[in-house]
Formats: sequence, C-alpha cells, structure tokens
Amino acid sequence: MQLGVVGLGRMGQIVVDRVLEAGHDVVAFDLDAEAVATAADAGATPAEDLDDLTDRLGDDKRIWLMVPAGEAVDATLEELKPHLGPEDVVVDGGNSHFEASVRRADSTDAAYLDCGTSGGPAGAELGFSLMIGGPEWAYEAMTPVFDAVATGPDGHDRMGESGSGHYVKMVHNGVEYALMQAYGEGFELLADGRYDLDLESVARTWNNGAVIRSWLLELCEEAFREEGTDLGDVADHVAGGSTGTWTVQEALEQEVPVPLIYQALAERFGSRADDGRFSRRLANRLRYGFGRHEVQRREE
Ligand SMILES: NC(=O)C1=CN([C@@H]2O[C@H](COP(=O)(O)OP(=O)(O)OC[C@H]3O[C@@H](n4cnc5c(N)ncnc54)[C@H](O)[C@@H]3O)[C@@H](O)[C@H]2O)C=CC1
Ligand SMILES: O=C(CO)[C@H](O)[C@H](O)COP(=O)(O)O
Repeated sequence: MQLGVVGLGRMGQIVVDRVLEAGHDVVAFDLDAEAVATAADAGATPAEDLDDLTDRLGDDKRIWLMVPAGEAVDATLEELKPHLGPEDVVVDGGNSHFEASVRRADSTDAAYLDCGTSGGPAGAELGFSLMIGGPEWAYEAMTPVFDAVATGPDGHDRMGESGSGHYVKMVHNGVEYALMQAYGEGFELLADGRYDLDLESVARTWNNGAVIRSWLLELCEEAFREEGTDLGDVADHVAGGSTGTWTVQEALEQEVPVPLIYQALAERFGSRADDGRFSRRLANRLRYGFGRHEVQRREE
C-alpha cells in the first residue's frame, strides 16, 4: 500500500517509520525541509509540496495528516481538496476537535477519518492506540496502515460515525489529566509527608503488582530517576490544556459531572500564574481582615 504523510514532526515521523517497516510505501511532506529529509533518509519518497504529493499517490489516494490541530489541518485539507475524489481517504491523526472533524468530513469529497492517537513519541516502539471515526469502508481500506501504526490489530478500532474518534480521544485526554493529577497529589504528600522517602523506589514498587500501576506511573518512576526524588529544577508550570478544556466544555453541555478532570485542568491553569495565585493572596489578606492573623508578605 502507498501512504501520503503530511506533517513529519514527533508523531508524523513515527507514522512514517512504522508504515515503512510494515513494508508499505510512503510519500512524505512537511513545511520543514529538514523533516522531509529525515523521512527520506528513513526510506520515504520526499514530496516538494502537496500537489507533488498527490501526483505521486496516483488513484485511490490514502493520506495521513499529522500536523498541529487547528489552522494547519484546514490549510492542508483546502489544498488537498481539488485533488480528492470519493475513492480517496484522508486520516487526521492529530488532536483535532471532534466538531471540526465533522465539519471537515462534510466539506470534502474524500472519505475523512478522524483518528485519535494515543501513545505519544515515547510509545513509538510499542505502537499507538488509535480511536477512529468515519465511514466503515474507509476504515477497512486503511486497516493495513492502522495495523502498522497501532500496537497491532487490537490497537485500533472504529468508534463509530464521523467525529467519534476525536471525541473518544478528547475524553481520553481528560482522563489523562485526572490521572496525572492523582499521581501528582499522592507523590506530593509522600514528598512532604512524615517519612524520608525515595520516590523512585516508591514508584518502582507500585509499578510491580500494585493496583495503581500504569504507564503514567512508569513515567513517574523515570522522572524521579532522571530528575531526582525532589524533581530538581523542574518548574511548577504545566502547559497544554486544549483537549482538557474541550472535555470539560462537553461535560457541561451534556450535564455530566467530571469534577476530577475539571480540577486537574484548573490546577494546570493555576500553575501558570507568574505572580502567584491572586485568590490565595486575597485569602492570605482576608485572614488578617477577620482574624488578625499575620499577613505573609512576598519577598522583595
Ligand atoms: N506529541 C504527542 O504526544 C501527541 C501529539 N498528538 C497530536 O499529533 C499532532 C502532531 O503533533 P506532533 O507531532 O507532536 O507535533 P510537532 O510539532 O512535533 O510536528 C508537527 C509537524 O507538522 C508540520 N506542519 C505544520 N503545519 C504544516 C502544514 N500546514 N503542512 C505541512 N506540515 C506542517 C511542522 O513543520 C512539524 O514538522 C497534533 O495534533 C498533536 O496534538 C497526538 C497524540 C500525542
Ligand atoms: O494527546 C496527547 C497525549 O495523549 C498529547 O501529548 C497532548 O499534547 C496532551 O495534551 P496537553 O498538551 O493538553 O497536555
């Protein structure tokens, strides 16, 4: 099979490598010429632009988009559209909003598959978990590629109609936020609690048979091993947040309570206050207001 891959960053290069390794052909394009050269070194055919990519794919085009969610997906699809017909398939493997995916699917003649991708660059060796929405025939047509990119046949499935793949991935990320928060709170208590603990040892012990073992916990173990039990100079600042925000927005719309996911998202936002949290500063001052408790002042 021949696959066009657009977007050759951390995730796209893995798609290229795994698809090539499974014996398929890849035509690769990225705005960044260096990324195209890396894919070519791996065995992909480099494309100069999207016209060149579609020309090289011939009939029954199969194209995987792995560009940043948002404008880059729209821009790429707009350029591809004149080259696409009903027998072609486009997969968006990025973290797009599910409603944007439904809109994009409606706007193109090609079959459009929204594919939530989990595993991250660190999961490359194992393969990814793929949650796919869109027409069944297109899912079937892409199965050899999904088998290659995922951990295997059990690492991917069609969730349902258009949008459902990215919907499931959005909720997955909400769960990811909450799990990270739960591990974070547990380790914070252990770090600041009454025993002098080696947190790498705790994580390793938990990872071997404990109820709460998981890949995220293995990553906690790795973090303590590489950064130290006090996390060294790792800052109190968590970036990201779009997929968690979408999860909370959707939960509000559906009137489904997701307090843990919301709390994890709120903690992220809170971590970004450069000048300390205003609400905590006000609480500090109010305790003086009603109780004459000493106000803690910032150091100059
Ligand atoms: N990094 C991760 O852990 C995961 C990322 N994702 C999603 O996968 C998608 C890609 O993520 P990464 O590979 O991490 O990003 P990245 O920033 O490493 O790579 C994006 C690549 O797309 C290229 N690009 C940007 N606009 C383009 C355009 N219009 N045409 C062609 N190429 C273009 C960039 O030059 C870059 O090489 C995103 O939607 C991300 O949310 C999904 C699961 C995990
Ligand atoms: O999808 C992912 C993991 O599953 C990506 O790593 C994503 O970037 C995580 O979301 P955020 O950037 O909001 O932390």
